[in-house]
Amino acid sequence: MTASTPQDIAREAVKRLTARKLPPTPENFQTYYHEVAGTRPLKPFPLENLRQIAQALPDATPAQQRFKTQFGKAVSLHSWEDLEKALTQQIRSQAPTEAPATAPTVTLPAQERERFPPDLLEQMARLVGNALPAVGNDDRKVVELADDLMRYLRLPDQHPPALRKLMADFAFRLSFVAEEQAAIRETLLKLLHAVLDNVRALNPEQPWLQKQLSALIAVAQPPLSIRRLEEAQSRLKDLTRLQLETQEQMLAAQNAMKETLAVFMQRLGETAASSEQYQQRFEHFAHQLERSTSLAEMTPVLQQAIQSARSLALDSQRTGADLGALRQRASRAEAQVAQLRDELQRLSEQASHDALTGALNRKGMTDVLERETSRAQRLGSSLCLALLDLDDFKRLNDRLGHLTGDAALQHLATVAKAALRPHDSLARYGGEEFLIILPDIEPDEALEVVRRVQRELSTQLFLSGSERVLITFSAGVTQLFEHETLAQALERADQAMYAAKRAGKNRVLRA
Ligand SMILES: Nc1nc2c(ncn2[C@@H]2O[C@H](COP(=O)(O)OP(=O)(O)OP(=O)(O)O)[C@@H](O)[C@H]2O)c(=O)[nH]1
Repeated sequence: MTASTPQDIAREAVKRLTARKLPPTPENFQTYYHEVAGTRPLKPFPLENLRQIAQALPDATPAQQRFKTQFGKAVSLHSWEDLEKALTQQIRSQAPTEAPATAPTVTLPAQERERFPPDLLEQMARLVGNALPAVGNDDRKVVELADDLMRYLRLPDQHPPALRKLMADFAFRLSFVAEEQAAIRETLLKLLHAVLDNVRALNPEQPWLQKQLSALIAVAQPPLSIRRLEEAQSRLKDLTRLQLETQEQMLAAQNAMKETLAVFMQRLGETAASSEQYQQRFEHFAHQLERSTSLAEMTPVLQQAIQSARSLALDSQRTGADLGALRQRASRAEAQVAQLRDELQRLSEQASHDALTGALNRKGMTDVLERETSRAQRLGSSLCLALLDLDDFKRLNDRLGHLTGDAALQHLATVAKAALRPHDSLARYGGEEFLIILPDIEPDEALEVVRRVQRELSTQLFLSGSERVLITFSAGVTQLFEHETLAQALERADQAMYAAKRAGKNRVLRA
């Protein structure tokens, strides 16, 4: 494929640089750019020499001063075009015989030049400054070009060709850096997935870990947003905390098990050794008995044998008791490990999400509320809250049973989550009460979002066996005002929700 547009040429040049393992310095890039484009590289601008000439120019008369300024400006902008213009004008103005009667002046007065509105220039300078953090500070060149451009935009007077060149240089470099940043983000995300997949594959027998990892993988999906990343971060923190909390106890239980096994083995070894001793002793008695010829000879041997048999019986009774105790200890340790595993699973589910509905639990809700309130304050954006309470839920429980009631709560959470915007959060506030946290939204729009949830619930009916059950809720929506506490806003939402109940239920009111 032949590169035709400047972007294609630039991309191909970068590929060649990478293939030849060369650092992406401006010089290297320029060389390969020309190689791809089939053009000749420009000669470097002799800045120092021209600067010396500019300094040496006389400035005794106003005309000389004007020429000197114009020349100096052209040099600092590396503009051959401007230099050419300055020189030809100067020569013309100094050759009265050749110059027309109305020879143009060297520079036009500022008010006659093409001028940009100063507020537009300031906006452009801000735009450039604001774009920089998005591409990071890794590329020194783009920062330098941005500084040059911003400085130039803030000068009292601008020259269109110079401005065009500064903007083109900056835009070109910026596109290059932005592309690289996007590639870095994508690669980091792939890396994160690879790490998570790996941990999952290495721990197939840890259901709680599998569940947490799956949730993490689901969160870490493009398009990335800061909220998704924060959620992933908070889940990872939960995971680490849980592991640390339970790992110690788990290790203690496993060590107890190991010790028990060691003692068990030792006792078995001892039993084997003592039975060998008894066996030898009995063989010895048998020989003696074979050799004895009279009852008198046999009697002491038999007495010894009986004595040994008694000790053997006692020993094995004790060993049996010991082994029984050890067995009990082992099964106690085993039960403890199993219990810890269950506990881990339970804790893991309760970390920041409600186990029944998958909505945020109180802890998760507090974290999100903290994050969103400080973000709203920082950005001066509007944050709304909606408190939902299911209607006649007691009757549903009484009629269809508590388990069906649980399933209805799950249904509500699923439908609500799907109907909300990606950055809204659903939390289980109490038994059959939910809180929706709606960032960056005005109250009227928030009201509409909650009504959308209401509409979705009325179309996606809950199925109890073959019965289609309509679940409704009453809700109060409010905005969190500056300088008020969360509790105050929640109280207002609560009152609006009760007003909705009093007004006949299945409605959303604004506080
Ligand atoms: N199945 C189930 N029921 C729950 C759960 N949490 C709370 N409830 C029930 O929700 C019902 C709430 O009843 P009430 O406060 O009287 O409200 P309601 O029947 O919805 O009446 P209104 O709010 O006036 O519409 C109670 O019966 C609770 O037992 C839960 O996790 N599962």
